[in-house]
Amino acid sequence: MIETSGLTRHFTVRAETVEAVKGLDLRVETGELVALLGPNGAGKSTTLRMLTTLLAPTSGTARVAGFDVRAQQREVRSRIGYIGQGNGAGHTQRGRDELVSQGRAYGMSTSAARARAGELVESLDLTAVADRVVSKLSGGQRRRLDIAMGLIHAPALLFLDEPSTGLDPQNRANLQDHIRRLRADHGTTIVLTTHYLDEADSLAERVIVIDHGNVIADDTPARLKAEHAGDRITLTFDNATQAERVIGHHALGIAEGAHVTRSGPQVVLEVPGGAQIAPKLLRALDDALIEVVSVEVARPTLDDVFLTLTGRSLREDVSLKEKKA
Ligand SMILES: Nc1ncnc2c1ncn2[C@@H]1O[C@H](COP(=O)(O)OP(=O)(O)OP(=O)(O)O)[C@@H](O)[C@H]1O
Repeated sequence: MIETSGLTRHFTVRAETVEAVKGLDLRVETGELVALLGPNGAGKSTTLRMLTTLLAPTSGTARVAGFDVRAQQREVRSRIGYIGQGNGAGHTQRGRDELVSQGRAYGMSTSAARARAGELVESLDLTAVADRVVSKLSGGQRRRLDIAMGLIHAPALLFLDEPSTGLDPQNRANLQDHIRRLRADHGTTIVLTTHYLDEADSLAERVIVIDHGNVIADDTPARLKAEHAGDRITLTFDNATQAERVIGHHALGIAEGAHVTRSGPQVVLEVPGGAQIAPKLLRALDDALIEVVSVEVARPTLDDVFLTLTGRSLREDVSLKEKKA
């Protein structure tokens, strides 16, 4: 459905070159639900804008739905839906009329556009609000209307740029359900960008991690976590001296191959199979008469994966962005 080779986009800002996307080689198969995950400025939107023909690549090639994004823009556009970061829907028309106008813009007859709008209004839970003026809709309703606009011509491939940014948790969960259903009911191929780690984890079956314009990992969330981040066992002791003593103790040998660090009175072991190792570890420490105040086992998150790969936390980058916004 998507195939890129060496896809690259530079921008020139005050005589300086910004390499927004650097030589992207990507394949997305029909029916996949893929998330592009990365911090602010990683190149996610630029990638989407090239794949949707809104921005010309500086070099490299991309074929989308079988057509070249540079030479066959019209063919690509008629086969895809794109929902950008801004609000696509206008403000003065009623939601249903917006949908019909959009369908007409894609060359549909008025009756076909009306029928399709009716289906989408129902499947995206907009029945109660479709006849209100768009400017009166809530953020979540408007986002769902945006999605309906992107789907009016029944595209086989849908691009969503940060679909849930700015929504409250309940609306976000609701939207995610709609996205899942789209895939399940219509087999729509979906490519979305997000900087919400939990969203990428729970929604996408494949996560492509992008940083500084490069793909740094590409796999299922489960495999990314298994490969790049272990479980984390945090042992808390009475004081830092005690914790320091434990670091060199042979009792930790139970957690073979663990990456061990200390922070104050805590010792953190990063190791696969943490839930199974933790009870054995506690027994070994008990046998050595070392008292543990508390223990916690945490499964890795995609943030741990990002941290392992880049040395930075995606969460920090995102909270910075949210603070600025
Ligand atoms: N029109 C433009 N002119 C100049 N620089 C740009 C332009 N668009 C994007 N960039 C730069 O390209 C880089 C990648 O930006 P892009 O918007 O693709 O990142 P992103 O991963 O989508 O980030 P965000 O999560 O903030 O949307 C950034 O350094 C950005 O400043």
